[in-house]
Amino acid sequence: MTRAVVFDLDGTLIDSLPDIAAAANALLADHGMLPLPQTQIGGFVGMGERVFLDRLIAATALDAAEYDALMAEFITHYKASTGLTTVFPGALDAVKVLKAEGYKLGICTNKPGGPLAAVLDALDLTKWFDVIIAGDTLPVRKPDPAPLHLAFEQMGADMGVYVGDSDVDAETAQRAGVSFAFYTEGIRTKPIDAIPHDRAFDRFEDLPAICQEILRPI
Ligand SMILES: O=C(O)COP(=O)(O)O
Ligand SMILES: [Mg+2]
Repeated sequence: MTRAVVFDLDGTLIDSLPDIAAAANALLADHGMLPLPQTQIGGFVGMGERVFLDRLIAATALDAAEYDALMAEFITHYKASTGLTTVFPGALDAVKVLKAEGYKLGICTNKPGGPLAAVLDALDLTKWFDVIIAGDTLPVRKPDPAPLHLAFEQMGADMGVYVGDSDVDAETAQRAGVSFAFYTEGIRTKPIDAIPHDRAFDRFEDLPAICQEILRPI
């Protein structure tokens, strides 16, 4: 029996919105524009970098005709923006407890591979995970269930839980047929009750017990 817990990254394991906002605002500054507030930028996160940039362009005077150049500039800023990111309180301890309890551990995020590697390196997190699936690992991304399926498959898991902070994560878990543990302190733009979940939590200390309770066959 192989049990596995897969985590979303932004807003779940790491409090990365300050760096995502800094990267977006650096792009705006390059183009002579004023910064947007962090909470507004939080509303752009969750579906990967293309949807993020589409939403940023729609909210500003950035020129959609320069899309590819804007994306390249944004990714350059994004890779360099790691200094403001922290691991959420108790998250690393929960990871260690789960590992000690024999769970395989994975990450399945919509963050693109470049910025993903940069932030995991900066926080020394890579070593804790058996598998890491980025937003651009496959041609499709969350809420398509394929990346989450791949994470569990690569770990040979037959029992699993997905841990995330958004409606995109909830939909991904549902479509993949795995339990969903919902961290309510992340980059959430909807009320807790509007996001389907098996269990919600706001303290990572509670996660190992929740995983044990809601773990079910994949
Ligand atoms: O990059 C995003 O859009 C969101 O990243 P996440 O899937 O780790 O929350
Ligand atoms: Mg997230």
